[in-house]
Amino acid sequence: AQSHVLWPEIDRITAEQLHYARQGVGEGVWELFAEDGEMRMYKREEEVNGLVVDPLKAVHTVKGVTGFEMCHYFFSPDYRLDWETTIEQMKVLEKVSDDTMIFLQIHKRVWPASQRDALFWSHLRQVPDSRDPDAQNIWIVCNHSTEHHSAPEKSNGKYIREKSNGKYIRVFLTVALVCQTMIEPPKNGAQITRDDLTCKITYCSVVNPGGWAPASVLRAVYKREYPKFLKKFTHYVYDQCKNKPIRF
Ligand SMILES: O=S(=O)(CCO)c1ccc(-c2ccc(C3CCCC3)c([C@H]3C[C@H]3c3ccccn3)c2)cc1
Repeated sequence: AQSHVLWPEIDRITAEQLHYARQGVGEGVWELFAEDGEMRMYKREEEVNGLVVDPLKAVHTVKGVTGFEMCHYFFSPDYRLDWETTIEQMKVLEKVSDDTMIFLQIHKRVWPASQRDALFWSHLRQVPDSRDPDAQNIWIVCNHSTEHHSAPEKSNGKYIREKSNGKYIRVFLTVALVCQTMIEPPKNGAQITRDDLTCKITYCSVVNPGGWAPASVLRAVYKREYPKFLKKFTHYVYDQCKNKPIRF
């Protein structure tokens, strides 16, 4: 992917998102708005030009899977429709490399707002941990809005296009899923099993709705959809992996 025109941006945004994901939620600005078992979901209330763009940060711990497995199922287009319940259609516009793709997703309509689509590059990468050089166990998937010749977003200078070629307001998003594998080595030197694995997840998301939608509606949708999404996704990955050999 190093040769692709997007590579400098992919490299920069992915590094920025890794740093951002690692910042704690301790500092007072984050508001805890959902808890479910090990999952803690935080948000900040922010508006850009009157549009709700509340940044979200979720932390979660899932036993029995590796960080690679969690990121693999999040990145791969083959499984997305199994766990993403808010999209109607998904298309890979370009396969930049084995670890980088460009997606176009049409999201289900959130009444009374107009229907949205999302066009973004998605990049999967293993991250050497600067603090712990032999921790080869951190993986990240970063999704960030981009343009693409095959899905122009503009016509008459606005973000609205005619229904014929998909009249959707285009959201602008930056998302990062950072997963670290923790291994509790078995006492008796036995082989590692899934019972010895824990995956520590940080999920960060900023979605700009791209066009007006009532703040109260968006905040209610985010409050409902994000916990549901992360719970469904992590359970899906556990179920997909539980009877398969471990992939680090
Ligand atoms: O993590 S990902 O990269 C996974 C790949 O799909 C991701 C997650 C979320 C979105 C997204 C896009 C649009 C909306 C809204 C904005 C106005 C109307 C639709 C929302 C709001 C609805 C909330 C939501 C939260 C979580 C999951 C889905 N829906 C979320 C896009 C990508």
